[in-house]
Amino acid sequence: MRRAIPAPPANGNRLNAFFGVFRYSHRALTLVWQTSRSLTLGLAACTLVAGVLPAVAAWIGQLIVDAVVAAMVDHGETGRVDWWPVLRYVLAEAGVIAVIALAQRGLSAQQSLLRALLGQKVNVMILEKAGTLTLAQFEDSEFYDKLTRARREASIRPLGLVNKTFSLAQNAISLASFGVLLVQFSPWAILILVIGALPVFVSEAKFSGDAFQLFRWRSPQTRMQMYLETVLAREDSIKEVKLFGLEPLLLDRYRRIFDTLYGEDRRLTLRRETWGFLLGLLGTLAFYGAYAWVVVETVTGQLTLGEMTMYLMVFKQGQAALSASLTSISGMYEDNLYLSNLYEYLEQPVDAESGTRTTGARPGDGIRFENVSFTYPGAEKPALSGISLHLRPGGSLALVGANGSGKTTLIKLLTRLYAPSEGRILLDGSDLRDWDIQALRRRIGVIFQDFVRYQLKVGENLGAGDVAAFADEARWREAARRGLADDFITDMPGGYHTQLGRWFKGGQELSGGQWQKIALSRAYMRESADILVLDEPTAAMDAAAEAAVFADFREHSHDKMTILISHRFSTVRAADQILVVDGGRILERGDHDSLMAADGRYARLFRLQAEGYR
Ligand SMILES: Nc1ncnc2c1ncn2[C@@H]1O[C@H](COP(=O)(O)OP(=O)(O)OP(=O)(O)O)[C@@H](O)[C@H]1O
Repeated sequence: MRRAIPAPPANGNRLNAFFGVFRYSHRALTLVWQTSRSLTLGLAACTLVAGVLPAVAAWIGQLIVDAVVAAMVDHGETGRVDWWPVLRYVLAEAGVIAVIALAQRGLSAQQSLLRALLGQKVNVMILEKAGTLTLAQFEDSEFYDKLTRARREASIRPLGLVNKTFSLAQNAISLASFGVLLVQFSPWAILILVIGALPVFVSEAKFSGDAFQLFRWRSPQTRMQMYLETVLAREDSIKEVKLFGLEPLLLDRYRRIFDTLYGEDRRLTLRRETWGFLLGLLGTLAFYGAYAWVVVETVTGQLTLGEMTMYLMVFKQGQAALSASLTSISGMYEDNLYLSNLYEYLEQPVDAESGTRTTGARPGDGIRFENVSFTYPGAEKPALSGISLHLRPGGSLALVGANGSGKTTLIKLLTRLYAPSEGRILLDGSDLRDWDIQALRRRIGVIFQDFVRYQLKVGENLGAGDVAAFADEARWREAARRGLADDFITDMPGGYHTQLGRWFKGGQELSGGQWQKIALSRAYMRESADILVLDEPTAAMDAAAEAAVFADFREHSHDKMTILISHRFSTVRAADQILVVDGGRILERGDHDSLMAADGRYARLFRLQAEGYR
């Protein structure tokens, strides 16, 4: 789909907008400085040397030609040649050129080292920021676009910006030193060169802005491309893609997105290069105008041959330096636009997430939901409405209800992945908002339906449940025994050190039920937790394993609060409190016996399942 590029801001605003984007330059420089002071200083030194020496070389060039002419005249008159006055200049120029080469090598070596360091630093900044964001932010597609853009481009842009700043400085130094030489010829010559180069610069800046706009709009399409790449080339989706024969369809969609993007790129590139060529001709014209002028002055005897050589070299190099400076500036403009995106992402406000409480106002009160409602960002209907409940230490709560009735959402609110839209949730008498988020999460052990299958060692998959014991083998074994994972883990070739998943060499894949046992064991790792939440913990397990899991669960959870979500009524019936959730509201509540006696939805569903097993 083709979108028009919006009109640039009107007149004065356009200039402001242009210079406004340079506001990130100093931040990029600070970033580079913080990354490595010695490399930044080294870059600056080499830049200075590489900037000044070309003018020195041009000046020596003049001395050589004039010395040669003088020596020729001398030779004609006396028949003798004194070599040293000529050759010393040749020697000096060779020396200067060698130093320029050294400075340029130094520049490129230091740039490549800085690129590596800076790329790492910016990526870490992006990932660290990701750690402070809320789940709601990740689910917001606009925000996700920002993250994608930041990750794709921004890690190379800060160095690009700094390199261009240094190259600009280098060229500016060269230009200033050429200027010193040129001004003796005529200040007008400088003006002619500058005016010749300006149009190219303006057009470059305009097209850089357009390119950035394109890049920004494309984020959703680029994201879809990345997603399709993942679906088409990852082991966890390829099975289904193959069986349903989805490859041609998805690949075709992938191609079509590329074609649209390519069409836009092509148009922009063609316009950019055509204008660049036409306006560049002006610069060439200016150069040859100045060239002719110098030639005329030399023929009429105003300039020596040496001076002519020098001025021509200065014109040529000056023009190259000028157009390189202008390219740097428009490149800097482009890098700044990209960096603005990085900083937009890094400065994304983080919810004042954490309170400070590490204990509640009424220890031992347990969990209370007081008239809690919640609507997902951007959703029209609330996922939960008017939920009130109380769960004391040692108590067990089960949630039952149809798909999409809001059970998992309730857990997300309890674990503070989201905050209620209305009402409040209390733990030990204090609002969850007032709790220190780490202290709160230490108290909760949870497995979600869509738990993560880490492509790490088996043991680490368990250790993930308690970072303090991430590598504690004794604790792994204990948790695995409770989660019924110990048997199959010890049978694996590397035991607890076996690599899981297929991403890495020698990785073992597990069955659905085995993975679920790993996830359950992971929840058991969290020894400090007194709130245990299991969302469909045994859906993939065989009947014997399920029975064993719940026997253990009941035995170990006397002093804990447990919340269980299950569609299997046989596992739910033992809970002290059962909530039947329907459309985000509590439809029925009570223990198994009272709900059966009430003969409502629960009783009906229970009988339905019992019949199914008969
Ligand atoms: N991240 C989300 N953003 C927007 N809406 C969501 C999100 N997650 C869930 N929902 C919606 O909220 C409602 C409740 O979903 P929830 O996951 O809590 O249901 P559930 O009772 O756990 O269902 P299931 O038994 O299928 O696991 C559903 O209508 C769902 O579409």
